[in-house]
Amino acid sequence: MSEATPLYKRVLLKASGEALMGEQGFGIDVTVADRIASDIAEARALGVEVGVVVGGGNIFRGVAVASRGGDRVSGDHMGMLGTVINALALATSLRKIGLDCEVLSAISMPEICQSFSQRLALHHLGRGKVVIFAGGTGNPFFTTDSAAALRAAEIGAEAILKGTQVDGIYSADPKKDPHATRYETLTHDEVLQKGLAVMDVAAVALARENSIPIIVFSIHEQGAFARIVTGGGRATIVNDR
Ligand SMILES: Nc1ncnc2c1ncn2[C@@H]1O[C@H](COP(=O)(O)OP(=O)(O)OP(=O)(O)O)[C@@H](O)[C@H]1O
Ligand SMILES: O=c1ccn([C@@H]2O[C@H](COP(=O)(O)O)[C@@H](O)[C@H]2O)c(=O)[nH]1
Repeated sequence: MSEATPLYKRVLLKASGEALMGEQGFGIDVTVADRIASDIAEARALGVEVGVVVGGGNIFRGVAVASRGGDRVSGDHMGMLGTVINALALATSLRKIGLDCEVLSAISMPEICQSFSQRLALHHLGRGKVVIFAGGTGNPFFTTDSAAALRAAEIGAEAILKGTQVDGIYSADPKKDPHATRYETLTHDEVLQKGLAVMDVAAVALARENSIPIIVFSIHEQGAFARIVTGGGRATIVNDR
């Protein structure tokens, strides 16, 4: 575990849903959820307050329905419900290692978890709980990247840490283009102007409007989250300053 001083008091981790499936091809590999939980625990041990948005790519994406002629809105509802499943899995992994956490959902389901409100989120974060934001933004036609930017702005997070399948932002999708080159730093405008599709446009624009840096790193690298909150690690930093 890093002994360094954290750069941030409060951050928003966007955890890849797709990463949660591990080698399985679908669903949740508990060992991956446990590993992400232990990475979050490292950051908490440094005193950093952590909000988390989990994606749903391991379960369902609404565009998959729309691309087969189905109803996009129903598809997006299914996708958002998938993010709730992932949030509950991550909460289970966090509690297993003794971390206090709450799941707050954008879609009310009081028998399962609390409903999101900014006030409740701030209350839990201020008491040292990890807050997992489930259900995306609660609206179709959005993604969990947009939910991450939205919740980051609402909780006053000093940075969005996007833990994804790749170790930064490249000149093109590195999974498709072996010649793609990695950036160390970019501005929000550069990400948008160059059409770098690691995060959707709405999310990057919202982060830009609220002056929130975005740090893209590989969620597969154990301990990377704590390294990044202390200013180290391999990542691309998107910041306008
Ligand atoms: N310019 C780029 N630089 C880096 N990655 C890129 C770029 N363009 C496209 N990508 C792809 O974007 C992916 C991240 O997108 P996305 O947010 O959909 O995935 P995710 O983090 O697995 O999220 P989830 O499963 O939670 O939806 C990367 O894994 C990468 O393959
Ligand atoms: O605000 C939101 C967030 C998500 N969705 C739907 O959920 C899936 C999964 O989210 P990812 O960001 O792709 O991991 C997404 O494809 C949408 O279908 C949503 O509708 N609104």
